[in-house]
Amino acid sequence: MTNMNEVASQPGFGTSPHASGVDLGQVPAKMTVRDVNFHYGDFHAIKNIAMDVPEKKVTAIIGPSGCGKSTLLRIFNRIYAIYPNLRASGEIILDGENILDPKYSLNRLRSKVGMVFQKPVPFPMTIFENVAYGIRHHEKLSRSEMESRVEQALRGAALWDEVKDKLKQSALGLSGGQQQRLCIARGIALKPEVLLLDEPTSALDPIATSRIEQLVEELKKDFTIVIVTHNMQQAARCSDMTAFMYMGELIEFDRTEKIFTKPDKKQTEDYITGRFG
Ligand SMILES: Nc1ncnc2c1ncn2[C@@H]1O[C@H](COP(=O)(O)OP(=O)(O)OP(=O)(O)O)[C@@H](O)[C@H]1O
Repeated sequence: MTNMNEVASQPGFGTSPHASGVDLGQVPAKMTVRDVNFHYGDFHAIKNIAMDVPEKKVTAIIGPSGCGKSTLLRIFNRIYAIYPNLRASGEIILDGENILDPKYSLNRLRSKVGMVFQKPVPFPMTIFENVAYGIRHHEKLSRSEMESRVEQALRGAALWDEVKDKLKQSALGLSGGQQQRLCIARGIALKPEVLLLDEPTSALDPIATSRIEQLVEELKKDFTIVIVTHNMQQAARCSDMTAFMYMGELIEFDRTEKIFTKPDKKQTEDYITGRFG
């Protein structure tokens, strides 16, 4: 689990202000979100959001149901682009380029920003093929390269030991927790730089949940992670930064330790102390 004191005491972490007013210090921003707005038809779901997502850290997005957490996460890899008439405005700068620019190809975006959904949905194929399928879409690998890539992804998702003897069996025979780790393996197999997790443990029991939380801690060595969660303890345990949203607005964004011990805004305090939401 994240030791928040450790994060807070890292040299430079929290010593100099960033564009969105939050101290990230020497931790560079992987994604810079500027003036992002999003409408579902006439409904203004995301309002003027600005934040810096720090590289190789875990950023949690929390807030009451309907506040826009999932919508914001989906903007980060333009999932809405599959629906007509839905459009985000503003900028999200990833490695110097605006990913909201229609000229930024979705294929390229998906290879850089992976997403894992709330309910694990393995494809109705073998465990091996579940991981290999997406890789084939993006790269041409030899059989042995593919095998080692699939193994690497399954190891990265802490699933290899449980499935290495049944790679040719259907993924539908795995437990819910194993299926979710398979979906994470599928995501990291494409070697994205940012991994988006949308309530990845909400369908899991406490043991499987704890496994995924440990995994998130491991994954941040290689990936920048943004996780939407309903579970405030989970945000406190696994994240370095926390964004609190309310009615489409970003109310407060700061180090997780600060949000949970000494938030600046009363709305944040009311939410984390359970007074509403
Ligand atoms: N496809 C859609 N069409 C119209 N409105 C939508 C659509 N999807 C979401 N909304 C609205 O946008 C707002 C934000 O929804 P979103 O799912 O992002 O919230 P959330 O914070 O993730 O909620 P939850 O915690 O309940 O999953 C809500 O008011 C919701 O009703």
